[in-house]
Amino acid sequence: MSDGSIRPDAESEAELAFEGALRPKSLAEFVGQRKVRGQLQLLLQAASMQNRTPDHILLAGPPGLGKTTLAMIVAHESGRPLRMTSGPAIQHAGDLAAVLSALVPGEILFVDEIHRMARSAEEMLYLAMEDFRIDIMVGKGAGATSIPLDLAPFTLVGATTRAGLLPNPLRDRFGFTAHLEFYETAELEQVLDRAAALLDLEVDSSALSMIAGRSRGTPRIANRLLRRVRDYALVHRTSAGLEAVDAALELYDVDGLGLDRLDRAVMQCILTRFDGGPVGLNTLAVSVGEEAETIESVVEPFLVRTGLLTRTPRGRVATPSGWEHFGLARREASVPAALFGDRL
Ligand SMILES: Nc1ncnc2c1ncn2[C@@H]1O[C@H](COP(=O)(O)OP(=O)(O)OP(=O)(O)O)[C@@H](O)[C@H]1O
Ligand SMILES: [Mg+2]
Repeated sequence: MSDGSIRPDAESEAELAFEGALRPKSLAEFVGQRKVRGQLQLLLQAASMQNRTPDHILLAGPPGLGKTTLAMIVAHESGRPLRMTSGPAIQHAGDLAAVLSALVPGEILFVDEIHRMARSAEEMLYLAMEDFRIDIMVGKGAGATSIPLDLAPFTLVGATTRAGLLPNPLRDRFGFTAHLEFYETAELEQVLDRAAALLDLEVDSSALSMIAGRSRGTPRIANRLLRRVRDYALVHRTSAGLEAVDAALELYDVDGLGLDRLDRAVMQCILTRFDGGPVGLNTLAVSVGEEAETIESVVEPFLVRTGLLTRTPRGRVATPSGWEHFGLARREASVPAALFGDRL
């Protein structure tokens, strides 16, 4: 989506360099996610005391909450080399075999978007994770044989925005799954404070809180908004204060709760076209012209956490706060007469 929105997936080189510069390098620098930090710390320390590779780790959660950052921190904190690949790059078992057989002992293998790996590769990964061994198929048909190949012990760190899509046997082979949560405003203030210092930016603290409160609970968005505010202040020769924040957020279509264009499109569709719901995921996706996966893994979690939307077995339903946020009067649920048969 490179539509000029603040949503965190337009990965231009400048954006990547910017993200790289702001990435915390150690668990101590990593803001928030206290529980996950404690869990990782214990896991890494135990492995180091026993001089073995840490258990495999699965990092799950919406985009921009720190999965890649944590994978790098795991490598850094355990003093091990890191090799990075991603699900979409592994389209055949052979692609995975090539990566696995090149690992050096103790290496951390980071597989981003692990839910998008080919099925055949998933099956190879089960054995690799469990026994540090793979079977390589040679030849076809009746003459095909499998040659076992021992691997160097490694730690797999998988990241996914869709933990639910991983097959159970794969999920079960991770020693630990970290579920990353959206950040509290106070935590995002810390993220921004650190980023402003690293970027050598003078931003007053009320402006930082305002950015934090409107960053969709997501550090990547907070950092990105900070940059837009810096641009605004630069171009308009003002200080990076409340006024600059307000103007920059307005320019980039971020509303008072931090909802962006797509969040609002989804809510408005549910409210106005479907009378507040319930509406099914696919219908919703088609109506707003977006992929169901994006709605489910990016938009919905935030709307649910903000209390504007609930998920029911029959579909997505707007909450009273949802109606209120969009300034709409809630209509009485219209019950199809057919449901009541001849009693009506
Ligand atoms: N806990 C944190 N403290 C400070 N900065 C953070 C934290 N989490 C994330 N960030 C910042 O947010 C940016 C995005 O984080 P990261 O790339 O790790 O997200 P991700 O979960 O891997 O997203 P995606 O699913 O899109 O790959 C990083 O550049 C980093 O600077
Ligand atoms: Mg990432």
